Amino acid sequence: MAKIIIKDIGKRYANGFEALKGVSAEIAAGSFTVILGPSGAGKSTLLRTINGLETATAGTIQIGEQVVTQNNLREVRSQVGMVFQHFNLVDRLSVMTNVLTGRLSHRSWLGSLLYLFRRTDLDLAHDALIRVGLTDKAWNRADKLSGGQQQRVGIARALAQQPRVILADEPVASLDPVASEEIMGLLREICTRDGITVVVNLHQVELAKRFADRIIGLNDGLVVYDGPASGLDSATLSRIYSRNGDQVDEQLETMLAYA
Ligand SMILES: Nc1ncnc2c1ncn2[C@@H]1O[C@H](COP(=O)(O)OP(=O)(O)OP(=O)(O)O)[C@@H](O)[C@H]1O
Repeated sequence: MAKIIIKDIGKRYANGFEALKGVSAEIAAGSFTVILGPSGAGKSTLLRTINGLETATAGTIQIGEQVVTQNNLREVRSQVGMVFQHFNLVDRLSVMTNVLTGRLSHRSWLGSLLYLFRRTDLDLAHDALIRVGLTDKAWNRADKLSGGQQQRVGIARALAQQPRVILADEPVASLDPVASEEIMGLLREICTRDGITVVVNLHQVELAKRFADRIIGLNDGLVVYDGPASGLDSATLSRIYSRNGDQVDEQLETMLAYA
């Protein structure tokens, strides 16, 4: 369990584009936060900055008591599990081996290079597969599983890492509604039961409302809403999803009609 302190984060990419323009938020330890915002708002950039996959050009990130720097990236990443939209599994490897890769950040560089795992790693991977309900698929090739099952493997890999934080970047964007619901439920259960701080980027307002303790709305690299899911009324959604200032596009009109 760890709090995350995001302080005045700015990110300018090498081509000069400013994706984040001073984002601040304190995320409580053990909470479930959803980041909403239109395409290009900076959601992925923010998530990737939290665990140092992107280097912020301004501001600081603190996870637990530790400020993230170039010097402690390996240690930070060992505490932060990542879950991705396209799962990022090694297709030709078994489910179990994919989950075991979650242990690599805890092994020496030589151990990582040779995929040397200890008995405790195998036990943790097995426990993680029990949590996501996939023990019967442990020795199947990862690419033979359905999308929902592959995302469960992604979550098991994050769990095997014994993280204090899980960051999920659009974890249900490639899944059907039923699998999406299951994956969100699983992430929520992990947050509640294990006290792991969970931050999820989403495009589905309905899922955000149902599962999140707190919503951070990003638009054009700035926080435009920070509050409970119950505060997501149509005025707030318009603010989060407005394009070019206050213009609301057709896609948003449709979304608001169903939110
Ligand atoms: N490596 C990069 N170089 C330059 N610009 C980038 C780079 N990565 C992202 N961007 C730009 O930064 C902005 C924010 O991108 P980001 O992926 O964080 O948005 P997002 O809110 O996650 O969008 P989506 O919902 O479509 O995934 C976009 O305009 C994007 O084109």
